[in-house]
Amino acid sequence: MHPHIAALYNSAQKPSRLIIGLMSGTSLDGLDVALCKVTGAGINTQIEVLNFTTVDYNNEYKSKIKQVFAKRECDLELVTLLHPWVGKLHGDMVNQCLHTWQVNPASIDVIASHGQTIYHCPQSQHNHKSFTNGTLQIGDSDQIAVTTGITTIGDFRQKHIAGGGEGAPLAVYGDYLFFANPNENRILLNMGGIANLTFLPKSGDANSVFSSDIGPGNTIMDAYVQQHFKGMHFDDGAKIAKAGKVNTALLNAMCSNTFFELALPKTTGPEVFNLGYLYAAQLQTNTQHLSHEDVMATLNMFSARVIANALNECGQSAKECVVYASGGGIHNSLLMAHLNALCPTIKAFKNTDDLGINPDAKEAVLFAILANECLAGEQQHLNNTAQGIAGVTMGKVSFAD
Ligand SMILES: Nc1ncnc2c1ncn2[C@@H]1O[C@H](COP(=O)(O)OP(=O)(O)OP(=O)(O)O)[C@@H](O)[C@H]1O
Ligand SMILES: CC(=O)N[C@H]1[C@@H]2OC[C@@H](O2)[C@@H](O)[C@@H]1O[C@H](C)C(=O)O
Repeated sequence: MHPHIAALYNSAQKPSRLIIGLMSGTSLDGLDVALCKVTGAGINTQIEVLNFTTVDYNNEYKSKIKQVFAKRECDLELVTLLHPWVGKLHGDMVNQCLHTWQVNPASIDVIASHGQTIYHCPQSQHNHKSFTNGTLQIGDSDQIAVTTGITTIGDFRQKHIAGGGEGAPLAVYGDYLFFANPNENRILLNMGGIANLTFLPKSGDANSVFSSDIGPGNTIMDAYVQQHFKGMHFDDGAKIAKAGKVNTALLNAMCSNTFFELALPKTTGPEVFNLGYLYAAQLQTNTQHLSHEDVMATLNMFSARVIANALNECGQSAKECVVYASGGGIHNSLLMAHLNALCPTIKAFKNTDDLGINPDAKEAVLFAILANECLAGEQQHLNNTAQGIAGVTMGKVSFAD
């Protein structure tokens, strides 16, 4: 037997494993690195986040990725070069974290790497009859494995597509195993660049669980700030939006898009929700001359309204839902205040902190759970392709040499 296979076999049989979850999201702010002690598998999974950090990306990373990110046309040579370059960078970042945390790389069972999404393209978004769903993440796991010396499981989304899904949201698999509770109807809400939710009924009925992207979280707000406020990446504490006034005509124009008419579940990305989306709505409503503050106030309310609509849809179909929020959007106090005001059907808003998981680490932890299932999961717990949830084992294995 190859020693790498023997080591994996050994990891899979251990009562608990050390897994590093890596997530690089649509906001391009940094690489989330979560060192997790994962005990058990399936519905008996227990997680302890031993260390977590976000390693900020420098301007070189952001500008290189932005040249290809969510672009229908770009330099294919650059995409080809970025794939190993991002993988090597992520590997270096893991090494740096392990050094800072004084953790021996040999003690880590596997790294679970999401990579960097550069294009997401569900069938509902493209017009090619002969193609189904597609999504592309770069940051080659072979580079991470060779750079760190640690076996790396990556490229999780392709199997979901092969199994009939849209490649997202994958959060549902971890949410169901870790957050479902027989005493409470729960909605796990993540507000990163894009917002998504998982509905977990207290009945525990796997066929009633569903997950969907909702629309923009922070992505258009971030893009607007980056365009008009030099050196700023996002509207910290919603200071800009709080100084402006919502423009109702612009808000209504942004809310009328075919994406919002599609039934849940569905997926999307910055390919749809970008500055072009805002500018088209401004042109349509003759609001091109609004102040930056008014535009930001309107964008903030736009995200709140689309998220609230989806939450209320769940809240109407199940009694007394409690929302557990995560992702950078929880730090946007105006967005959170809007959500509280717009969601009469929701019993309470909490953060995943209340369930023992740092809300900023939640997505990185998710990939650690998926890698744990790939290694030690004994059966599929969810299989409902009609609800976009493919019953598949996700992840590809890369060895260190
Ligand atoms: N203090 C803050 N005030 C306002 N917004 C904030 C604050 N901190 C973070 N954010 C928002 O959160 C974003 C980052 O969120 P997060 O890291 O969850 O996104 P992501 O994982 O990259 O996206 P996705 O989940 O869509 O892939 C920032 O770009 C910013 O818009
Ligand atoms: C293609 C892609 O990278 N999608 C991300 C993105 O960021 C949020 C939302 O859009 C979600 O669908 C997904 O990530 C999370 C981790 C998921 O799959 O659950």
